[in-house]
Amino acid sequence: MSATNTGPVTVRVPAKVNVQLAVGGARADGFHDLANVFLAVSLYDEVTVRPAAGLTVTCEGPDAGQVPLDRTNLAARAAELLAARHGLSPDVHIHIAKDIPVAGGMAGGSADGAGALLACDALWGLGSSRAELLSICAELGSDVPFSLVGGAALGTGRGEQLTELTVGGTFHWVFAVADGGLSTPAVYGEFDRLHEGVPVPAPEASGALLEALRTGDASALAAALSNDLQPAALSLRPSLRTTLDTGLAAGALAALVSGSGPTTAFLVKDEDTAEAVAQALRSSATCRAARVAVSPAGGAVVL
Ligand SMILES: C[C@@](CO)(OP(=O)(O)O)[C@H](O)COP(=O)(O)OP(=O)(O)OC[C@H]1O[C@@H](n2ccc(N)nc2=O)[C@H](O)[C@@H]1O
Ligand SMILES: Nc1ncnc2c1ncn2[C@@H]1O[C@H](COP(=O)(O)OP(=O)(O)O)[C@@H](O)[C@H]1O
Repeated sequence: MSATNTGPVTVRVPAKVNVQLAVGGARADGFHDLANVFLAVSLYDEVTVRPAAGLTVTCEGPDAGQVPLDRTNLAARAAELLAARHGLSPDVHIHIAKDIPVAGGMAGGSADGAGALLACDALWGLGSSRAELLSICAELGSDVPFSLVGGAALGTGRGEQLTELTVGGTFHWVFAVADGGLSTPAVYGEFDRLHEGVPVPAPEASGALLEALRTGDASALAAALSNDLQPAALSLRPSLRTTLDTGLAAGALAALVSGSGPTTAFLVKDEDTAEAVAQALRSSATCRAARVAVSPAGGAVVL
């Protein structure tokens, strides 16, 4: 173990989009088995930790008002879990510079959990192995392991068991940020309601999608994108259909809801088209903001 750092330590962590989200039936534990193909995108939160007299959290950014600053914040929970595993007291101040939309289906909370974990590990000089960090991530939430790893990965189980994937090129995206969030459990609940009495097949990754990622072929990826939670998100937020149609009409190759939504994701062929689609979305008044990003982005990293 190396010596405790006097800090501050800052970690940058990416958002994600799910290029395939295949959802199985509800399990006895309330979760759903998934074939969840994650792609990290270049929208980032930065998590800074420094020694303090207790555990406190602050947050800055356009959505900061929607972020809990108590022990329910995933960054605070990460610090507590790591400290508990090492018999330490989580005496740390955590500051989140938030650029990832909140409750938007882009795993912003998961990003902060993974970021705080890596930052506290460095601050406290613990030198945890990747496997130890990933096991704490899985305890924090189904999406948290991917926030640590970044790049592209297939998540099975409830999404926490990762197999890293190769990506052969850069993909260009536009993200339309909706007004207000959608609750992830509510969207899974709506999925269950929509599938009542219907057999749900076991989720499987699409070979065509994995091949499109491997070759970096945006048109092939556009044809293979899928999200089984999209009908549920649209059922809870019907106005998202207009946002999807607006981006498609402006030249996107494909459009889908990002994870549980309500952020919508538009795959475009290049940077210029990304700017044009973002501009069309902004002037359409069908979303609160439109952000341009590329993938794959790297995972959590100490700056
Ligand atoms: C839908 C996805 C797609 O990547 O993310 P978002 O789009 O919300 O970011 C994930 O499955 C969300 O992962 P995450 O937000 O980490 O969920 P967790 O904290 O583990 O679980 C929150 C709740 O979501 C539901 N849940 C989550 C994962 C899963 N495989 N099955 C589920 O049914 C359960 O109701 C659970 O109580
Ligand atoms: N650090 C955090 N940043 C954002 N939200 C958080 C955080 N910690 C806990 N939350 C809670 O998690 C909920 C889901 O937020 P988020 O992870 O941004 O969305 P999603 O699960 O749709 O990707 C928020 O509504 C908030 O109550």
